[in-house]
Amino acid sequence: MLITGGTLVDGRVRDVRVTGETIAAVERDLDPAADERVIDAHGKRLLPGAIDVHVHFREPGGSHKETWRTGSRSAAAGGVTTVVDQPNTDPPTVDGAAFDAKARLAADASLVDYGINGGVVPEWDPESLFDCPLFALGEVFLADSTGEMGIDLPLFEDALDRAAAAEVPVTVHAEDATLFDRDALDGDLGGVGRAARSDRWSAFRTPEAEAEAVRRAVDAGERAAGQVHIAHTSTPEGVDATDGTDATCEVTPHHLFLSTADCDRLGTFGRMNPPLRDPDRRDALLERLRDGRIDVVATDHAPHTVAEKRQPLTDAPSGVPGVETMLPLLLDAVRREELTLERVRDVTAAAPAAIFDLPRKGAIETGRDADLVLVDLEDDREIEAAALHSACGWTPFEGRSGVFPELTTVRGRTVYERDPATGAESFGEPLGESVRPRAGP
Ligand SMILES: NC(=O)N[C@@H](CC(=O)O)C(=O)O
Ligand SMILES: [Zn+2]
Ligand SMILES: [Zn+2]
Repeated sequence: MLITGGTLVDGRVRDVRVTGETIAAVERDLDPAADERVIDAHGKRLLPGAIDVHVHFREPGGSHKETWRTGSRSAAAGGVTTVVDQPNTDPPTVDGAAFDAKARLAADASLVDYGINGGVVPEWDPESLFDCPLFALGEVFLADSTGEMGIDLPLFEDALDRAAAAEVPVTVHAEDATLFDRDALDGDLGGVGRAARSDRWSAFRTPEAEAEAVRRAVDAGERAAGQVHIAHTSTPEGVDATDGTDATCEVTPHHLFLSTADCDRLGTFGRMNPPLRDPDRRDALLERLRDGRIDVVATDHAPHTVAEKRQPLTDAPSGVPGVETMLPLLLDAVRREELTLERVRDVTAAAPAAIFDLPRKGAIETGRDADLVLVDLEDDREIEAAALHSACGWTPFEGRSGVFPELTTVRGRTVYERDPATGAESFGEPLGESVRPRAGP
């Protein structure tokens, strides 16, 4: 395949030749070979595929919410070429047998590259788990979230030591439940679904609970001399607790683009952990994303069905989908001049590849995997759940604008294509067994 005349993130206009799974050349004026498919990318942007290090694709055990097939279609249509699945499935991914079972499901169904994380609970089997090609240990839950996998500090420290010995990074859901404000859930919590008062959830799971847990995780990581990455930091206080340390952190699109100002509209559809924060904290996160204090954007794609969400505030499950709308929302922020395209590339591709040691991914360079996304920055569209591909059927970003891919390739294979004129879409086939974005033991 030859993609001609696309503009790279740094402004260079180049032809990109893909041979097999690999970027074979990035040059001016390459001549098409006789049997080569040529894609005209003039006037469009060619980006490295996004690496989303935090998704919940729900299989095994939750296939009514999402499957590897639907989740990876959603990823491909959103320009995400590698995903990392979290361990709070049913059964949880806490031993070698559960890891292998999930890896088989992914190999059979995923349209995009993937890594699989291992989880930590008192009943885990670290020996068999560390025998598997883990992407990372995590998300390790320092407080309960979906799946009730919250653990105590001694078990966390044991897990950090084992991960450090195995040279596996550890990703952390950092909240301290002892600092939650239980009074916030007393009194009138509104009705079900959109009528629920999810601002009370934000008051319940306090900013201090996050900052304290981040500090604890960073300190424990330093004692263990291990690699710690803080998942879904939702507050500037949480981000700042990683500043000047070896720990890295990620932020989600919902914490960047939504705030407690959206709680009235969203109700339980805006309930997630950690919760939405006030507009000032949201602005402070965007500032930290701009200036480099936040390393990575990852979605925490956590689909639940509309029926599950349509419950009272304390019964509805936590989590929102996001894998398909991350890059479109970030590119729309580029259009609004809130972020630079270079920064978007760095936080979605270059940085996750560097932090999680994926030398074949994260850049458009000769010899790397041909994970490519073609977008027209002039072609922004309204986000509508009906046009998205997750099985959950809704999005907290309904009505926002986004810049969606026209073409997504993973290791040279076209996994998603949309005709910009007609809107007609097509998907590729599952990539199969060989997917292993991080070397195993
Ligand atoms: N973020 C959420 O609110 N929910 C996630 C779990 C998690 O990441 O905490 C889920 O799996 O539903
Ligand atoms: Zn989490
Ligand atoms: Zn998560």
